Amino acid sequence: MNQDTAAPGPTPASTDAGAERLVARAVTVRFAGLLALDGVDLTVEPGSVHALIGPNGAGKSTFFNVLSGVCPPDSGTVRFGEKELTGRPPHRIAALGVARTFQNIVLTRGTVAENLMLGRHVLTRAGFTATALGLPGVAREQRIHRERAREIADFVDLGRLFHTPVDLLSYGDRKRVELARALCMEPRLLLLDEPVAGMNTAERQRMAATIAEVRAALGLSVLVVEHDMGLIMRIADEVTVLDFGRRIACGTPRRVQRDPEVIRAYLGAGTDARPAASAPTPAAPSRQAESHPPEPTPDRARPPGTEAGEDR
Ligand SMILES: Nc1ncnc2c1ncn2[C@@H]1O[C@H](COP(=O)(O)OP(=O)(O)OP(=O)(O)O)[C@@H](O)[C@H]1O
Repeated sequence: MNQDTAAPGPTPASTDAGAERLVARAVTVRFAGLLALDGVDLTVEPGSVHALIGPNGAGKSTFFNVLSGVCPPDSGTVRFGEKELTGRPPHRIAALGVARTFQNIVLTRGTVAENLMLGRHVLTRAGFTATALGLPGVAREQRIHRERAREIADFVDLGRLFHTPVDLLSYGDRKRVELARALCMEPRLLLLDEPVAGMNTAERQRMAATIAEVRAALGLSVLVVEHDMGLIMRIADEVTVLDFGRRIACGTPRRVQRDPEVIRAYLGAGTDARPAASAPTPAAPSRQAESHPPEPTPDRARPPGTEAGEDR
């Protein structure tokens, strides 16, 4: 779906939406003696969906924390378009057009509308005093933000729940509120940390469709950390694989799925005890990866595309 054929929904926040490339170079993070990220390079092309995968402890969350300003790197650089993100605090990075969702849902009490308005906060011009005094212009600005929040809620199919307290929502809908709140910041790069974790099959499929629609309608770049390889195979243009803090592969989902080093990483160092037949091979790629398998337990014994398990 391109801009012209996009379904009714939020319009891009700026005319250069999608024109910026995220470029991370040689990003290194140490925690005491542990090298959590070891010179990681990653580029997210404008308007693309890029997945970051890897076994437990590979460094995915740490990398997200670097991008969003939660964890400054020990060395390396992160640029978004012309702008240097390295070392900036989270609110500055958000203001530069980078929004993030979290692995565990982080919502405040209150309604969907109230949570989405928090996302608009980064764009609000009226200061604290003007808002507290209800000065002219503040109400108008609030109304515009509220209309936009409503539009975004409709777009991610939360319109009918706009005035519902988030406490009363299903798990899947709360994850969608998180996504909508991030969209309310009018980002040009969206960082999604395990957007379908804990969801059942129907919720996951719905979320996958929403992410695809968001990208198509808004022209956003998306970087997604996710253990659900079915989702990755369906929505990602490119995949970067980390293992023990190092980038071990990068390419199309299909290529990465067949990469011997990726298969080795998921099988673990001591693979002798494990049957190699459980790994996907170039000649016989896993069909499960294409048929949206249940969310796997992310571990080193399960290569991409060989997930098994049950819905929650
Ligand atoms: N604040 C911290 N202090 C010390 N060590 C940390 C800290 N955060 C992460 N680590 C370590 O850094 C390594 C990378 O962790 P990280 O959470 O980034 O991996 P991950 O790929 O996101 O794993 P998972 O898939 O389990 O979420 C791990 O060995 C982890 O224990």
